[in-house]
Amino acid sequence: MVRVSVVGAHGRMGGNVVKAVEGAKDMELSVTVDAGDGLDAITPENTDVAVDFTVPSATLDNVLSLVSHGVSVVVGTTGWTDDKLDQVREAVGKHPGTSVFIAPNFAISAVLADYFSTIAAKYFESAEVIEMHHPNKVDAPSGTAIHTAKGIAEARREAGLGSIPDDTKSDGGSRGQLVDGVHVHAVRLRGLNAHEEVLFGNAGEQLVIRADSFDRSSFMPGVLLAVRKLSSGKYQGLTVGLNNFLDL
Ligand SMILES: NC(=O)c1ccc[n+]([C@@H]2O[C@H](COP(=O)([O-])OP(=O)(O)OC[C@H]3O[C@@H](n4cnc5c(N)ncnc54)[C@H](O)[C@@H]3O)[C@@H](O)[C@H]2O)c1
Ligand SMILES: O=C(O)C1=N[C@H](C(=O)O)CCC1
Repeated sequence: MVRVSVVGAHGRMGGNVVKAVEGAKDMELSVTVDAGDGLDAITPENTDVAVDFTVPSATLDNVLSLVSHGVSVVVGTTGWTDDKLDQVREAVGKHPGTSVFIAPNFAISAVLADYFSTIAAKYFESAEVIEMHHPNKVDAPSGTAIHTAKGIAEARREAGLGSIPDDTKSDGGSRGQLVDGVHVHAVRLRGLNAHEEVLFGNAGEQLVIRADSFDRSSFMPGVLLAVRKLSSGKYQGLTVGLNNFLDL
């Protein structure tokens, strides 16, 4: 049995992870913590893998603390920058046997949309990302949209494409956030859960790649897959993105 502890267990995602782990035949729920509890109760003696779904401002410290105590971590919380990822790489390097997996999105539809976008990117002159989420989300743009935009930008660079055409001279903020040269727009709307549209354009044509997570159950198979992969001990160090565990 894989022993799993959950950090952020009272949250929307953490609560779903608790239920998913309880429902998995090969896993048992060990420790659950939320804000104010501290992480001391989670140890290598009771936990094979901890799962963190907290807030962007807390997740780095959580991961560094768990790794320093010898606990491997699956992370779904957003807010990761290159600098923060480097800090995690350094920490796991100092604690052999620990591993960390971070994914901006665990839903297969979103992972495939992200992947297909990197394939489409080099064929189009224009690309923009629109993410749409529930209004309780604390960060914008979404971690997924940032990842998608960066993937598009990298594919464009590799293909030798220049910057995306845009003659806008003044926008008052309406053109969204530029992520690596790609405009990203964030919508917050009651009734939505997690949705992303990637728009690609050429003269006279458009391709739209869209992923919809209507319910948080969509993330659970990916979370359990990541827990199983890390508990196998085959993935040392830091791995970013569920695409690494899929045959893409
Ligand atoms: N990777 C994915 O597939 C995916 C899917 C959905 C949400 N998310 C991300 O997961 C994160 C959580 O989303 P949510 O909707 O569950 O948020 P939420 O606000 O419902 O839950 C966050 C929980 O973390 C707790 N928390 C805050 N600080 C903590 C700390 N230091 N230690 C322990 N617990 C702490 C809060 O009390 C709360 O219960 C966000 O960053 C969100 O963007 C990722
Ligand atoms: O509901 C959220 O919050 C989500 N956050 C992730 C992100 O920011 O990309 C994944 C989708 C849901």
